[in-house]
Amino acid sequence: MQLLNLIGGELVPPGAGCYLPVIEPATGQAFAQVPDSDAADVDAAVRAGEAALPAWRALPAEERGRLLVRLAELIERDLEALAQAESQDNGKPLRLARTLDIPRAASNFAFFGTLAQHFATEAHVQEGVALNYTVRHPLGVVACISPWNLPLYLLSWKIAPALAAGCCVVVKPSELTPCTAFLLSQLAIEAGLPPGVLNVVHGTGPRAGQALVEHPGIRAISFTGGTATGAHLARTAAPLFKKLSLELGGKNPNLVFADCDLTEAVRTSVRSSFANQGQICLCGSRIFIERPIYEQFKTEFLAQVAALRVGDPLDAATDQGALVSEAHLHKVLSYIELAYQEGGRLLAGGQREQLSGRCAGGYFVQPTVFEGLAPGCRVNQEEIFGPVVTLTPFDTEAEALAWANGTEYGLSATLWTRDLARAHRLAPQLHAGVVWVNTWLHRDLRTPFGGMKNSGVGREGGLEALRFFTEPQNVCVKF
Ligand SMILES: NC(=O)C1=CN([C@@H]2O[C@H](COP(=O)(O)OP(=O)(O)OC[C@H]3O[C@@H](n4cnc5c(N)ncnc54)[C@H](O)[C@@H]3O)[C@@H](O)[C@H]2O)C=CC1
Ligand SMILES: O=C(O)/C=C/C=C(\O)C(=O)O
Repeated sequence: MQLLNLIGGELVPPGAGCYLPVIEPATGQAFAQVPDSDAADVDAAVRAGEAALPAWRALPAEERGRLLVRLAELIERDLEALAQAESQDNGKPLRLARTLDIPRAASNFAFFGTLAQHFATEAHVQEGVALNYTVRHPLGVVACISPWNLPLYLLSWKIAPALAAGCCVVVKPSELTPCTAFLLSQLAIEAGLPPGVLNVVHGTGPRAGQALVEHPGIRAISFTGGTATGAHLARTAAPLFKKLSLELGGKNPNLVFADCDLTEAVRTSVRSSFANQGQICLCGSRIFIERPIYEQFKTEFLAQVAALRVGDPLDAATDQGALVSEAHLHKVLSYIELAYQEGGRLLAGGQREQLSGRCAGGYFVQPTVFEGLAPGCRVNQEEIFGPVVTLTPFDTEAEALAWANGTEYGLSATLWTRDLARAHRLAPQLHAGVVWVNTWLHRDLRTPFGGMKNSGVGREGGLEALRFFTEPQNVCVKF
């Protein structure tokens, strides 16, 4: 299968005719080819966006919204094909793609398709003197750059608000997981999106991505990915005065107090540790447990981890599929090695999982749990982005808080306690853009989403996203 770019409403090959192999992580085998687009392809996409912009931004929000809702309906119609493509591309369990990734992609379009109609502007009255009112103009042609862990989920999380706000988009999906973006390109044509409103340019970060960020026609960049890449984009975009939204890495703490509902805390902590093979920026990779329940939590947690089935993503019984790439597999294995060197005691997993048959060459790692690691060690400080978590007992609230906050990241945190006064006391003290109390990955698309410190800049979600993709202009009328 040879994928194509979407430029100006047409599915087109890359101008220079170069392609990269797409590898199925569960097998290690190439199954498709993705365009290795270059600056000329990017330029064509930006120009198509510029040509489409005047009509698109002039369209009433209700009509733009109707097209986005139509796209959501087509995603729901094609849920099975999209889920299969996502699973094959990424290595995630097909069950997860069916129940999380693709439904959320549909929700993203439906949500922003309707939200744009409720996007109001502000007025400031200076009594007897003047009326100021704010107009929010779409920024223009914007770039969305998305990662491989939740490919269509995060790509749609960016392009839906951009389109709803009246911007035209050039999106560069991850070169590791391009298939659902290609299927979405076909659906965008079928939905009747005007040519050039949404453009999809496939390729690598250093080639297509860098050209997109540097392109003078791009007014804003919305990026999700690694912190190092985010820092590089910021260095590139700052002197070009481009607006930037960065959703980056995390090293999220999970604070389990002795008064919690232990059954629920254990069940959800297993999910927050290993969902999507630990490849969600919100995964709770550091679990701090109040000492009186440490042994009980550990026993119940390890029993549930032992029951997780690592296997073929297509198998309905599989809980954990393959990591996204061979390079990522080796990164994760290197952190397991480091955990031993830093004095960690292995409690579960710790090895590459060797499957047989179709998946003999796949990139599988066992769900892995360590204890005995210092909060300041590298394994507890650096983003592993894989199925590796640490357990650490704590004695006081202050100690737990200091450890939770003691990394360069600040994306999310989870508190497990029945004491709501404690939860309200701790939540504002946590350096995390998202705090969950007695739950995890509970999402309301209206809420601000993003990280503090090195986890990002700006917020996605709800009205925050519409504000990002628009430029406020104040008009002052003297009475
Ligand atoms: N916050 C998150 O959700 C994610 C975090 N990560 C973290 O980042 C680490 C590295 O993973 P990578 O695959 O290398 O992620 P990455 O951050 O390099 O890739 C994300 C996207 O950025 C693009 N990109 C890369 N370099 C670029 C450039 N110079 N200009 C424009 N676009 C560029 C990529 O092609 C991809 O579409 C992972 O091990 C993980 O720790 C990775 C993916 C998602
Ligand atoms: O639910 C969301 O909006 C986002 C979830 C996860 C990420 O952003 C990520 O893993 O990068």
